[in-house]
Amino acid sequence: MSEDVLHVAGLTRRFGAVVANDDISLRVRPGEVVGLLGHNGAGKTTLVSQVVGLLRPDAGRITVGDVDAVADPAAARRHAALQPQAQAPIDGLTPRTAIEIAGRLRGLSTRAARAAAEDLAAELDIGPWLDRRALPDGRGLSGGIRRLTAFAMTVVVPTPLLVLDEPTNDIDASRRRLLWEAVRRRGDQGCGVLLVTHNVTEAERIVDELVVLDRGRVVAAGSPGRLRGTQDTDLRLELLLPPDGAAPDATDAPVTVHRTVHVGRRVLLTVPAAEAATAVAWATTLRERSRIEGYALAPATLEDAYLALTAADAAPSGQEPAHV
Ligand SMILES: Nc1ncnc2c1ncn2[C@@H]1O[C@H](COP(=O)(O)OP(=O)(O)OP(=O)(O)O)[C@@H](O)[C@H]1O
Repeated sequence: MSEDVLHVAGLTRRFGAVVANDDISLRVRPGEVVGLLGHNGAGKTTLVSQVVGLLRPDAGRITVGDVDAVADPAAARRHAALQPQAQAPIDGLTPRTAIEIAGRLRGLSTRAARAAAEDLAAELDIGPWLDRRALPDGRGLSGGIRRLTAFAMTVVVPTPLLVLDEPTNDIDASRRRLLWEAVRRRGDQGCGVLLVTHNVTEAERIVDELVVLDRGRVVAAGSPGRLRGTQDTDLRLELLLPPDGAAPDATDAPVTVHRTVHVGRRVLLTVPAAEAATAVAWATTLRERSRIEGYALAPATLEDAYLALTAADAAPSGQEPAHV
């Protein structure tokens, strides 16, 4: 009996010359939320499509519970639920009907499906939209409510493995918080969760483990604390360069710089909190000399480490601290 709810080993998938997944290995244990991070095109959806049997690997093994998911994808799917990245096709239905149908298809009685829809609507705060019909062309229900409905349809019956591909897309900040809590709760109830997301900052609070993909390969894996690779007392000094301005040389900085990441016009320096005053004085001088347009000092986050790992094609992401 495997203790993993999902075990992926040496997974490789090509599309012509593109190696979308290159020898990927990862595991998800019961009760664990594993975040899968990576830039656009890193190979995340290719990976989850193979886990749920929508795509066949060129090489490697996928085990869901005790089932060989490559040899028997239908059996593996009975242990797993997937919320795909694409919006669920619910035009013509209300969220209540869509969730109840999903429950009935997964074996719930009419009464149990009805109760589950009510419970999930309360958990995700979508009660006011529960009986509003989704219309074609995105009318009737917003993208966020559609996305939350799709999540509810996915979790309406607990499964050992839950695979969520960008579940927070389109969702406003307050309901996003409810969704993150709902994902964490599924883990705490014993479900193994594989969570694809771009939202490093928010995901950090609820995941147990992270796997970072870059160009099809695993470039880092471990707990958020381990991947952050910094002390809790470290700070991020963010410098905003003028257009076409050159980055100040961090080796000339009067502070200890643990890590430097360039993201567009932003330079992110990880510095010890004990040197905060020196860091601010240096940044103020740089601004007075017009070497930078502004700066911000904030606690170091996982996003800094993530950007460092995937810096070559990094783009600004997450919440931007206010510049002073
Ligand atoms: N059906 C396909 N045919 C050809 N190439 C594909 C196909 N699906 C994916 N790819 C390519 O494989 C690579 C990985 O794509 P994938 O969709 O898995 O990335 P992703 O990390 O999920 O990206 P995103 O965050 O944008 O959803 C990309 O280069 C993509 O263009």
